[in-house]
Amino acid sequence: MNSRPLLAFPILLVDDEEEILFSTSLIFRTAGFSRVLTCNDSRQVPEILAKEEVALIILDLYMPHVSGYELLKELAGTHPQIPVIVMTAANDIEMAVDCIKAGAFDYFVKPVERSRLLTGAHRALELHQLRSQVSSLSEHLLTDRLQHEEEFAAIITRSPRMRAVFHYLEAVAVTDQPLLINGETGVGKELVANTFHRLSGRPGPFVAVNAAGLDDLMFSDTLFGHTKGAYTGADTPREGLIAKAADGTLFLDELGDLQPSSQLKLLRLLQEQEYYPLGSDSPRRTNARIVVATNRDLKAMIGDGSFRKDLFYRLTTHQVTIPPLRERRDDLPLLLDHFLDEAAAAYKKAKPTPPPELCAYLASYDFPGNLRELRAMIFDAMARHGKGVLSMTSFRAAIGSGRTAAECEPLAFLGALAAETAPAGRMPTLKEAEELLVAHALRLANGNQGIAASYLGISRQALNKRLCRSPQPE
Ligand SMILES: Nc1ncnc2c1ncn2[C@@H]1O[C@H](COP(=O)(O)OP(=O)(O)OP(=O)(O)O)[C@@H](O)[C@H]1O
Repeated sequence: MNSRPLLAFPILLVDDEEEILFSTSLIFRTAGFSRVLTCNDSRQVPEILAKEEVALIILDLYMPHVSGYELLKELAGTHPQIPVIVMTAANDIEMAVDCIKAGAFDYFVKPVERSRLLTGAHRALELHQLRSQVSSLSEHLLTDRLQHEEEFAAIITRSPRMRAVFHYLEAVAVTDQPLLINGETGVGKELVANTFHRLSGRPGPFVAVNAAGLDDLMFSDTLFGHTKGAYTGADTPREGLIAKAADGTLFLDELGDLQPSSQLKLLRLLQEQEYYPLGSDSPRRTNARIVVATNRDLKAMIGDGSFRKDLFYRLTTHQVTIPPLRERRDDLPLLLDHFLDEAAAAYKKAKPTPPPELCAYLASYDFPGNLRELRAMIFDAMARHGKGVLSMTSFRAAIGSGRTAAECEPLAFLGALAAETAPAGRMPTLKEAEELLVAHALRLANGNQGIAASYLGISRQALNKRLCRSPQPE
């Protein structure tokens, strides 16, 4: 059974005999390769390659006009990245050696056994994928230029860490391997998955499914579909989402919530590209690319036995981690502007000017709900907005209630002062405590006095006077 993924780019069969083209094409199609091109005139090959990005060529040797050997030598110069498998009726060792020297990936004598042909093709395709990744990664490393900058337009960022993620996504998008996207809730995993799908150039759709709360039956039914009468209530047959994602991408969110039995089904799908609709004994094949996402620590889940180790390793060939918003606070001004645009359009209001202290105020907060939380805050503020400058009120209300107990708890930082004063047999003075409270508020506000004043419940001028009066402790 084959455990390797299939490729989105087509295979090209070149042979002057129509019958061979038909039977070879059938072998590939029934093995799940949805895109197989055929050509019975070797002179047309350069034209086909100019129009289509081909992943593999199966080439007959003895053809009229341009022989397979001549074409092979030409391709080694013009398209060195495409592996070529020579398939010929002549069992001629010398010719086989010449072909390999000229750049052929393999040499088969007709008739070729189905499994040998498929194994050879899969090996050649892996080589093609590796070559693409290596050339893509080395270009990225050397230039920092993205080939498809426009595909990333929806992901607003200027973070170097996000930029590194973009480079990686571009480099691995051409392969058929699954992708695992790690990241806290609301960091933009689905947005990244969608971008990745577009980068892959797959002609099929992007189909998203959330695994949270799906028991094994619902998971199988949603993904694999069912036959008529598969269970009580299954009155008509239904296609699963994996069938809808043909030639495209299936995005499975909240992977960490999958039940053990569903994990096993996903593993089989990844290994064999096969699945069984509920109630059916015959397997179906899929060529959908699988992208999964999780906000859970899968390694810890393997440790406590709730996640399969073999599935984890199958999924981690390609993986990225999207950093939380608190680790890329420099993105806040861009995101504020972007979400204000979105909210203004959604509420059909003019885009307001944000108050000058808003960005610094947002930067003082950790955003456990990440970009989704920020977006919701901005939408809420816009819903309440009338005219003029956007009000700080709804941000203060949302962030005030979202701060962690440790941030708000005055005793936590007064502890250090108590440790100094208690051994001396006295309690801290009001002035000492006040100075510490002011310093703590300033730290939380990243030094912004307007924000620190709002934490302390005094005006900016009052805080400023206090700061001018007394030097602040470290
Ligand atoms: N860099 C970004 N630029 C613009 N919008 C973003 C960005 N990242 C996320 N968003 C927006 O934030 C919201 C949350 O993003 P998304 O649903 O992709 O997060 P997620 O990580 O998949 O969340 P969950 O873990 O809950 O599934 C969406 O509205 C998305 O469009």
